[in-house]
Amino acid sequence: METDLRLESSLWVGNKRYRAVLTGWHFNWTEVDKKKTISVPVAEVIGVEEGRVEILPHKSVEDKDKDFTVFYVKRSSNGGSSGLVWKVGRTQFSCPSRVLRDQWTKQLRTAVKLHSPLRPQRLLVFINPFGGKKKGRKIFHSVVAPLFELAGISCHVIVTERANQARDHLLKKDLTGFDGVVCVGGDGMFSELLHGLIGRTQQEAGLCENDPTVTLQPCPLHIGIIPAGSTDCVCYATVGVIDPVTSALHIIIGDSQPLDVCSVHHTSVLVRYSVSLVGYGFYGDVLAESEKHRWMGPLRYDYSGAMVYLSNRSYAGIVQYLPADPLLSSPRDKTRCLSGCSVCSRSTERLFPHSSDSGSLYSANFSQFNSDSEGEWVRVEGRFRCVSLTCMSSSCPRSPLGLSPSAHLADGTGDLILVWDTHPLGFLKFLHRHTSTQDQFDLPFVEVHRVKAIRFCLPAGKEEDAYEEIVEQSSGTDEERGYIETVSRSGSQQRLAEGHTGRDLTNKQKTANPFLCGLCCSKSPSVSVWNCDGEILPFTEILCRIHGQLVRLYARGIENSTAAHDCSEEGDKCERRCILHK
Ligand SMILES: CCCCCCCCCCCCC/C=C/[C@@H](O)[C@H](COP(=O)(O)O)NC(=O)CCCCC
Ligand SMILES: Nc1ncnc2c1ncn2[C@@H]1O[C@H](COP(=O)(O)OP(=O)(O)O)[C@@H](O)[C@H]1O
Ligand SMILES: [Ca+2]
Repeated sequence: METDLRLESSLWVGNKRYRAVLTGWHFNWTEVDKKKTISVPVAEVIGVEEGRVEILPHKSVEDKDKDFTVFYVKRSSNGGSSGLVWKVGRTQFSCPSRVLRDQWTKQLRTAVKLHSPLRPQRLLVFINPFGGKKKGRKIFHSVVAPLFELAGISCHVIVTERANQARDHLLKKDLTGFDGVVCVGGDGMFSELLHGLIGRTQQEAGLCENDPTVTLQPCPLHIGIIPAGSTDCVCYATVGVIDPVTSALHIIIGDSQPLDVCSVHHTSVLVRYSVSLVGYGFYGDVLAESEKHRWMGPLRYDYSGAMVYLSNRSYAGIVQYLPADPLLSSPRDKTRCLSGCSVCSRSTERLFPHSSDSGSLYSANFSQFNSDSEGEWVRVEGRFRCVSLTCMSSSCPRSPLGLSPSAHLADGTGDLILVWDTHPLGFLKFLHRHTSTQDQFDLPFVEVHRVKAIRFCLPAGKEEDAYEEIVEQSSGTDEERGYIETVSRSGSQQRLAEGHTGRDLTNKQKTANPFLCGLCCSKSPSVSVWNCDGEILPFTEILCRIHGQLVRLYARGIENSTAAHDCSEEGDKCERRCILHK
């Protein structure tokens, strides 16, 4: 197969003659009499077009019948982010004859198909026009759509008109013919796609999402994220940069990154899924406070972070956790989950032992949460500044190494971070370390555990306090108080079965609820709220379970400058063993 695709000839680029070689895996061209070779992995070719083609500022084709243009991924400096920015490289070649030109374009296109089988042809795209700085529509139409067109990808685009429209569409509408789903927005939009796709997949498989012991079916459609939100944590932690072009190129070439997902349950009913943060205390309070300042855009989190820090709160709670196998990895082993991560690769074999390749992952059915083999739960009780669970590092521009720098994207575990009550300066030190490379776990009041599941509940007596706080301090209408009463006392299961989760609370209801009202209460509240990937949960007592590699993104993990570099100049002689030459 490799030899079938081989093609070698002289080609001209401008007025210079090159020796061009297609080996199947790589397309190289070397200036004759010079050693300078440019080498592009075929899997990173974006498109091959007849003629002399430009795409910026608009697509234009000068149809010289002996010419062709190759567009490919070009890495550039990362501007301070943890990953590499991808740009579009373009080279226009001239052939001695039209026959040779047609041979080159045909062979290159065949090689591309063969070496990147997951490239999408048809995508369903949801744009949140109100996410982040409200630039989603512009980003998609001016930056992403021209690249998709170049790559021959057709899109059905839906600009959302309400929250949860994308989720509902994925749950109910016909998805035949789509290879993947893309969101243009932030973590909240990603979360809609996550819920829609996971829910749809389980419905079709006849599985009950409410049961935390059930092994859920991995989703067959890939998710792409074009970052246009406030935190953009899922994009940052899986790509390493917040850059719409980089993300669009990962989608185009059909990259595939599995991702762990945490299911959050209350009284045996599924409340939500999370990938980045299930956080009680500080992060819950910041979110509740930030809801009142949405008009500030992404800055609302910085403002609210400062306000909540100044309010100096801690909360009583009981945390139970199910430790993961300490022999596999540790949250303090100082490693980072990068593109091609060996811990995640080994986890694929462990999580899906019957699949010989990733193509058959989806037929695997393996229980990681079996009561006989789950191990011993550990219980701790006390006052916490925050309790956080994350399935991945949760790095983001605010915190370039993230909540848990050594967490893995796809190892089937999450990291539980317990920050015990401490003096304000100690907690500030902890928070500040998130913004640098200093170890935030190397503090006497911080613990981190790699886990498969956790439970959280309030100490005896506190549940009643919480309920009293809701009813007494609510400034909402009778109807809103009724809602809170129903959810807090006994109606949770029924409410959830009807599809009511935290997301369905209006802002008015959130502010009416002192659980959620952040700083507006005269008395410091004795309970906080859970922040679940940017959504407030209407329950305090929860059980979380990590589902290994439940979804796949169009991404490949973080390529950092030491693991990968743009070595197109160095051909196969790269001594740094970068990802291009593995
Ligand atoms: C006072 C200095 C504080 C510095 C602390 C920095 C720590 C930052 C860690 C951020 C972890 C982010 C985890 C991701 C959460 C998102 O899902 C969620 C929703 O995002 P979006 O949909 O884009 O609005 N974002 C947050 O909950 C923001 C947390 C910010 C906390 C300061
Ligand atoms: N058209 C819309 N109107 C109002 N809310 C929307 C709309 N589309 C999506 N949403 C909701 O907006 C929330 C925030 O969106 P997101 O794209 O994550 O932006 P940000 O990162 O700024 O929070 C999401 O939870 C999503 O459900
Ligand atoms: Ca993980």
